[in-house]
Amino acid sequence: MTVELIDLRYTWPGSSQPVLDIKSFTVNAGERVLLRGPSGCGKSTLLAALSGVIDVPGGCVRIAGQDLGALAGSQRDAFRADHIGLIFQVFNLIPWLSARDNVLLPCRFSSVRRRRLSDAATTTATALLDALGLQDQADSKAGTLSIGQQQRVAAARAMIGAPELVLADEPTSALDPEAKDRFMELLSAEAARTGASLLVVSHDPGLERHFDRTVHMTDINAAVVAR
Ligand SMILES: Nc1ncnc2c1ncn2[C@@H]1O[C@H](COP(=O)(O)OP(=O)(O)OP(=O)(O)O)[C@@H](O)[C@H]1O
Repeated sequence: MTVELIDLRYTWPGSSQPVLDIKSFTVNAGERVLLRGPSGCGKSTLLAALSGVIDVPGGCVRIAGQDLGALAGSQRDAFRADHIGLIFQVFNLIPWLSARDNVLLPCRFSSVRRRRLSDAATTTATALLDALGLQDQADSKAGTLSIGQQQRVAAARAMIGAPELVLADEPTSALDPEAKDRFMELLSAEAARTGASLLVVSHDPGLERHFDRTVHMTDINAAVVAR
């Protein structure tokens, strides 16, 4: 199992109401799960808990067999770099670096991801960009690419070095309907190739066909119902 969450409770500092109260949530190895729910129901907070960005003393979050609660802050950061690929609504690309150099960044920070490459890192980055339809943009500065192209660079960066889990928060919100479908097809195909589990947050019901399963936050998060 790639994600195993038991009795997760979380309240943002300064808030009187819990935002997450989830008995159990799992994602199997290689599974693609779409996470849906109304604005403010805690989807992004759940991704922050799964990636170890926030500390969740109440409950157990296990990613690829590792209990995140057993790791100190810096160990959690290292674990995230080694085992989790992240794709955000804003892509956090470094605009003055080429698309290829942006894709290579996780390998700079993680020797685990570097070791998992079967080819030279630059060869793998170029192949990932090719697979995502960016064969002509590998040397272009990220800041000069279109939104759709930048989103695909962000996906290649999340996938390089085969992390067990790829988390994406509204990855298609800036794309038009056709580009959305194409992006999800490419992301899905890459996840299948590397064996990554995929957990994607989106408001868009049109994306469901790209996933093995849809989870509605209102079904798993008792904190939403209690509010
Ligand atoms: N950094 C933060 N500090 C304090 N409260 C926060 C923080 N981030 C989110 N919250 C609160 O937690 C609740 C859930 O927010 P979250 O962003 O997880 O919801 P969401 O389902 O992802 O919403 P959306 O679909 O609008 O992005 C909201 O009430 C929000 O105000």
